[in-house]
Amino acid sequence: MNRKGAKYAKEFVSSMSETDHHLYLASRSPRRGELLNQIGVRFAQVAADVDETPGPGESPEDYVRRIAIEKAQAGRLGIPTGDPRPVLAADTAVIIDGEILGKPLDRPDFLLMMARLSGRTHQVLTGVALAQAGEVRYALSTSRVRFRAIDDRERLAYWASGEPQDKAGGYGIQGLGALFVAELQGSYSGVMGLPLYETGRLLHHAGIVLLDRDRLS
Ligand SMILES: Cc1cn([C@H]2C[C@H](O)[C@@H](COP(=O)(O)OP(=O)(O)OP(=O)(O)O)O2)c(=O)[nH]c1=O
Repeated sequence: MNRKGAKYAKEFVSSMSETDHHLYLASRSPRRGELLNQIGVRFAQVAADVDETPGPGESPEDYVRRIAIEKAQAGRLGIPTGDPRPVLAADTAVIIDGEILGKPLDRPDFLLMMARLSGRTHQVLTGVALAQAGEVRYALSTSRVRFRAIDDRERLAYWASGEPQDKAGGYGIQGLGALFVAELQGSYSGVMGLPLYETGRLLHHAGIVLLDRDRLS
């Protein structure tokens, strides 16, 4: 993270009210926050801006691992000194023909992405990292998504909806993009940006209890 990013992260967290949160979420993604809410995790959001350019010859698995860990480590720079709570971060990439598709740069880039995904099966990888006291735990979620054929009019209309712009692969399974998903093998939450099973396991290993037997009567 650059210095501007670190300064932003500090301001971002200090502007939040002091609550009894379990962890820090190093993400600007509203989806990741919604998914954490779903499993009852209390969190404070911190920014984690990292350069998301894939390295030359870097495999998709290595790429999501590296970026998720870099985001978690960058997020640690933004939390109050001495705060022992862990920092969670994730990175999602769509993979087709072994190639990493990030967020579309512009409309032509998006139209090419959709043409590649149309009528075919692609992979969605989401890496999750939890950084705490100099130690980083990591988990990977891999899903396969089969799209039906998508014609030119639909691609243009989908772009105009505003949904694809900030999403890896240019679609959102949780939105209009669901209309394209003929089949999913894997993790719905993983495709959406934060695999909840893997996240729950990481939190469990870090001692964060989400389902407390003593509270059930
Ligand atoms: C494939 C797919 C991706 N996405 C989103 C999840 C991620 O937010 C985004 C992938 O970009 P990421 O770089 O993983 O995340 P981000 O930049 O949005 O957020 P941050 O780094 O601050 O955590 O694409 C969906 O919302 N639905 C989908 O179906």
